[in-house]
Amino acid sequence: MSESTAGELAREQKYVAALYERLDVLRERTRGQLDDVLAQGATGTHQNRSERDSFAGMYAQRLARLWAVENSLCFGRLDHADETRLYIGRLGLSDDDQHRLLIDWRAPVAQPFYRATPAAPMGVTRRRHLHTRGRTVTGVDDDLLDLDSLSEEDRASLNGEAALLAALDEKRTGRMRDIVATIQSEQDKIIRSDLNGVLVVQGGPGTGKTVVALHRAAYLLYTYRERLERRGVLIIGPNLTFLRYIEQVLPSLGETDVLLSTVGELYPGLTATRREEPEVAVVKGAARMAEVVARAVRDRQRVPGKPLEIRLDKFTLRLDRQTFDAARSRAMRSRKPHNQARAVFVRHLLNVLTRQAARHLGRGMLDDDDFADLREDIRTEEPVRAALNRLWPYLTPQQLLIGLYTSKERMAAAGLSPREQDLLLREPPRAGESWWSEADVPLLDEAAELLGDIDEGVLRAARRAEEERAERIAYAKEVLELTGMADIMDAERFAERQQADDLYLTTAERAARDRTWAFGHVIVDEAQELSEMAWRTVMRRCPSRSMTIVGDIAQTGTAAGAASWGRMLGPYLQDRWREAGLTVNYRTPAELMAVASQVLELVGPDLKAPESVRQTGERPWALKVDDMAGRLAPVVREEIVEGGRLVVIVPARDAERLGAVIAAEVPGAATGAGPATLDASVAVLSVADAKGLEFDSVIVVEPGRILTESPRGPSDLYVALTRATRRLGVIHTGGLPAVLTGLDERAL
Ligand SMILES: Nc1ncnc2c1ncn2[C@@H]1O[C@H](COP(=O)(O)OP(=O)(O)OP(=O)(O)O)[C@@H](O)[C@H]1O
Repeated sequence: MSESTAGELAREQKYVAALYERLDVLRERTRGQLDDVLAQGATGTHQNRSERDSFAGMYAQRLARLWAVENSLCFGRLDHADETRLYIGRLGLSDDDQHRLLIDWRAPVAQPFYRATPAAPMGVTRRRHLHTRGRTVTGVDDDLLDLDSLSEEDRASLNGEAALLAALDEKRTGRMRDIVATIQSEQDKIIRSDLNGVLVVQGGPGTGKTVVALHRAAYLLYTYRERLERRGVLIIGPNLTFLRYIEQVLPSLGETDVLLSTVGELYPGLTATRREEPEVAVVKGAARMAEVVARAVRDRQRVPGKPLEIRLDKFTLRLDRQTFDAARSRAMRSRKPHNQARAVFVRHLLNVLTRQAARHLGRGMLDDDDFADLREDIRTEEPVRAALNRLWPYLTPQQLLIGLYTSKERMAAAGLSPREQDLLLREPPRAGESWWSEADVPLLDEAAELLGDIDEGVLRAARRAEEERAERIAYAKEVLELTGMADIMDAERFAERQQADDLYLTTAERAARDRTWAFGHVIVDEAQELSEMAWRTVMRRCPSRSMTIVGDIAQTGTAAGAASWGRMLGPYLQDRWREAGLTVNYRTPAELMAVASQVLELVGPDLKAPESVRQTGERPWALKVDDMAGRLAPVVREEIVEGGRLVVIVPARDAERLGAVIAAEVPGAATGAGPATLDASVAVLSVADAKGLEFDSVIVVEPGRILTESPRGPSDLYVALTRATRRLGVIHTGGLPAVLTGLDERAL
């Protein structure tokens, strides 16, 4: 290290140490404020109490943010032509006199850190990247933007992409890391794009779509904090392993109140974990299923073609076709959802039945009160109740779909073809069985919209809750009188306070429990995989249509997924969406991308692979074996990366068999989707489960089978070949597909 570099490091160390000191002071101060608020205890008016809660929440969140930024608190410095200097970091810090010590990376003045170039320096002469380990500064890299003002020494140390390349070269840990220190200009434009409207980010593998989407969430929460904290931000990812892979990025940026979810988790209270055949998912994912569900609901409102007799003890009541039709059309005219419209239908029939009963009882003219009493008597007669329930049953979305899938007759009435009926037909659920698949969730959501919330379960629960509330109020009254506090707080408020748990829920937690929650912003990752029906569900969660949609049409694996953004989004947005592209591949080295690009041509001749930012000198290899089950494990053991991670990507149909072989013979191997896979040094995954993830080294098994085993085979193989940050090999028994014949054949 030269003397001047050592001097620079020492100066930066002094500055960074002062920042950490300030951070410690703020942590201590905030901790003190939180303790003070909590120590006030549960006294005072309701208003005092709710103020106290909101202060406590605010201090707790601030404290969490102050703790989250410990690692690389400060990572950059901007020197300006007017000789001012700004340090850039994970959050903003000022001293007690309000002098700015550190600028939050999301603040407008920090933007040149990501955007300035020698051609457009934005008033910046030098951009410095600071590398730290713990609280120690270990190095600096400078980009000198004002080339005229450079000293000879500066010119010699010009080192544009050092920080980025160092970040990309690091071994993978199984968890995605934030990239605040090295965001690139085309990514920054997307991150800081306006909150309003729908932004589609199309980009090839490894271009940073996921990581950019996450930084955008952090940026939006910082810039529009008030609006988004109330309504929340929802991030939708393709599967639970992927969500686990990305879940640490936002907390490391100091943002914790974001809901991460798969489409399968969007229906509260249900876990959709059953895997099903792709053909079934295709039927369930098609837009026309919205009409099928609507017809299934109407089918449950069908009235009999012939009169119905209801025998009571003393006489028999009779409902004829005309009455049914009149009741039904009134219910339809109310335009209410099924469960609410039921009340209209039932009221009409009950009025008719009550008039008949009055005649039977010889009570011609009844006043309103008597009529109401008699109607109530009729309503509670068991045969009447049973008849009304048959005619227009209360239905939950689950009941509707179970009723549909278990009856070919109902499916036919709802408009499904015989082939579709065969695909969808199921036995009713058995206790403890996980019956629902991810593709069912949008259908349940659709049904929930059409049925409305009121069903018997909800009513029962509501009645129970009301009774409990009345009991709590009675108890609270007693307590208040005993303690002499009755005059400062009323019993209802006191009772509510007993239930204060809900007050401590974050926005994300509240939103997760509420199917009808409207989010302030929704981010959809791997968006190409969503079916038409899934989009209906997602759009319902975001009536304001403030969304970021990221994906790659070339990587679509599910047959129900998107072939074009316009076709998928058109029904909701027409052409009111803007598109941004990402063009540089930060993950896959050029040697590997050269192979993947050949496969991309099979996906679509006009598609263009992203440009790799680096080369490693390691060429991908191919190995032919006679006996896959016998040879695979030794090859895998040889490829294990010291301290790094390896994935073996297998055809979906062989996943279980080959997974078992590797799990038995390779120490530390984990098979199948799940969090364990992320932590293992060797993972065995199908393409669908590896989507969105990355590994130091990748072995693709039987690429020929991957290519042919699904209609989206070329996309699947393209995804598999682009998961590696360093090494790639393929292992096969038969011949290699023509597109891979350029690989270096390795000998055993
Ligand atoms: N500016 C950057 N600085 C450092 N690393 C970056 C940068 N941009 C992207 N990366 C890294 O590149 C890798 C790929 O990013 P990411 O997973 O977001 O890409 P993607 O476009 O979502 O890929 P895919 O479509 O294959 O899922 C990640 O390791 C990410 O951290």
